[in-house]
Amino acid sequence: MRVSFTKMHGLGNDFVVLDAREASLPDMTGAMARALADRRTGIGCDQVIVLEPSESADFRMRIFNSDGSEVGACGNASRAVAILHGEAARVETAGGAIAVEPRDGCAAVDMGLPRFGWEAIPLAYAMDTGAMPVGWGELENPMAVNVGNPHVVFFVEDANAVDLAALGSGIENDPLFPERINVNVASLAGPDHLALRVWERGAGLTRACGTGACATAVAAIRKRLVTSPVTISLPGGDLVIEWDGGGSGDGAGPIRMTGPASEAFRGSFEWDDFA
Ligand SMILES: N[C@H](CCC[C@H](N)C(=O)O)C(=O)O
Repeated sequence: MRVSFTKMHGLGNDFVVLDAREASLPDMTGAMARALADRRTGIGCDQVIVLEPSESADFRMRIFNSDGSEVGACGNASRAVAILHGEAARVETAGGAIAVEPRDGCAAVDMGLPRFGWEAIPLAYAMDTGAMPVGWGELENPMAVNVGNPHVVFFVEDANAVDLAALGSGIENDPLFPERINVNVASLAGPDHLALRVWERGAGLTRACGTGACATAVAAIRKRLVTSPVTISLPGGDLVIEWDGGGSGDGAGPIRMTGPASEAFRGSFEWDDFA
């Protein structure tokens, strides 16, 4: 079976997008997503995205990391899919419903409400997710936020000085995180402006992480380091995150992310070559 795909990216975080909304496709498996994502023997991407019909929204977006794990949210892909879809839409994801709105060359996404409870992250045991008494090497006392997927956020003096390539996997796979975790390292870059680098669960270091930018902005607002709107500068470029939640309870307001996304090229492959 010959299958078409669209290669897209948001600030260099790249995706292979399969559209199964009109013509159904065989079910995507983790092993197949891993094979498609392989940059040596496959098409190559950080995440494989599958669009499907939905009973509860305009369509459903399934997200597979390059290690094959299926997860609940992907901010950069949400913007890419908004541009591919071409008009505002509500999208069902495993991490909750989101709303996307394309604009010329960029998109705005309502990512829903952040959650802060230790069971919502989830953590393996009770802990104050606002100031976690844990550390890994030079990284310590993080915050944790769930924005449809789980994130831990470390605030440091200089995010670019941290050896995240060496530390990321150990934190991602620590037993404290039963569903693993996305690892964010951020530092102040100016008023209401943070520099951010992300080790992604199931994908490693990426050029950008939309949900990481959301989680980091929310944590920094809670910590009163910045006020909304927050500019997040990732290696691949900038995102603007708005959140008026500020409270101590689960985020009073939805998180709104705005930034670019684009189509790189289109192609096709034989399904059986990767299944
Ligand atoms: N690695 C993430 C999924 C992709 C998130 C990132 N690509 C984004 O733009 O939000 C996870 O396992 O939750």
